[in-house]
Amino acid sequence: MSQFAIEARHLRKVFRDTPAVDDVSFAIPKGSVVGILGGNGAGKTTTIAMVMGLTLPTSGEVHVLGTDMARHRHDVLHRMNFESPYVDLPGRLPVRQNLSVFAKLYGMRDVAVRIARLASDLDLTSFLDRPTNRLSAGQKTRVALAKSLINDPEVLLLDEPTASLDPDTADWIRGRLEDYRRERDATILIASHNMAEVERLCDRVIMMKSGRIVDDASPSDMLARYGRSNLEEVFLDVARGRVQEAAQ
Ligand SMILES: Nc1ncnc2c1ncn2[C@@H]1O[C@H](COP(=O)(O)OP(=O)(O)OP(=O)(O)O)[C@@H](O)[C@H]1O
Repeated sequence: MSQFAIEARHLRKVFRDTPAVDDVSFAIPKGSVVGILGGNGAGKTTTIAMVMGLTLPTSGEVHVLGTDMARHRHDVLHRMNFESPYVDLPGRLPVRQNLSVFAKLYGMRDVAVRIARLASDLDLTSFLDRPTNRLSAGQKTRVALAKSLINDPEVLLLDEPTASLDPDTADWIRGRLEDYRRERDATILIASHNMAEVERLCDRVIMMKSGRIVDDASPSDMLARYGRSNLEEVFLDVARGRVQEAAQ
């Protein structure tokens, strides 16, 4: 059995004639937390969508928990989940009902207990019975996170999980993600523009630019190699094409 939770091999996705992801390979060990960084349009969301099986690669393969996502994703989808600000839950349904639909789709038992536990963990209890479209952006983000944890996933894919949260709530959510990782021994892949978030949560950082991986290392190795004190400075080096000089 593979020791890797996620393996991407020579992934490529071309939209019309634009390569959004171009020959991307990585292997993520079980129980680790990995960040994907890159500027707008670097290919982060497309990579995550291919790992989830939502977008089919033009070529290359993704294996999750040893399963080829292009051919057998239904064997493994119940063991994974994702959160993305680009996916809206049906707005007229109350939060509780939305979560209940997903819990049942995943075949969860004790749905009410599961929802109550998540509502308490993610501080949703006061608006569980409100229609989802009457929530603030930050409340919706917390509901989306609850949805992503509804099936207790072994592999969790997060696309900018704290994008619309105030600094205090974002910090608190990062704490919840750390708890989840520890309690579940989960594997988490996070696309983020928040460098402090990535430094805090991730064992490793995959840096993308124009659809390709331009660096792949632990945050501390990256800081040492670029001679920088934080990931934001490393990110700017990469984004502004100072990679070659800085990394030598
Ligand atoms: N459905 C699509 N059809 C056509 N082009 C697309 C589609 N989805 C993404 N792209 C293009 O693919 C490239 C990579 O987009 P992607 O959303 O993966 O980047 P990203 O790194 O997540 O960016 P951001 O930080 O802005 O969210 C971009 O040039 C984008 O315009």
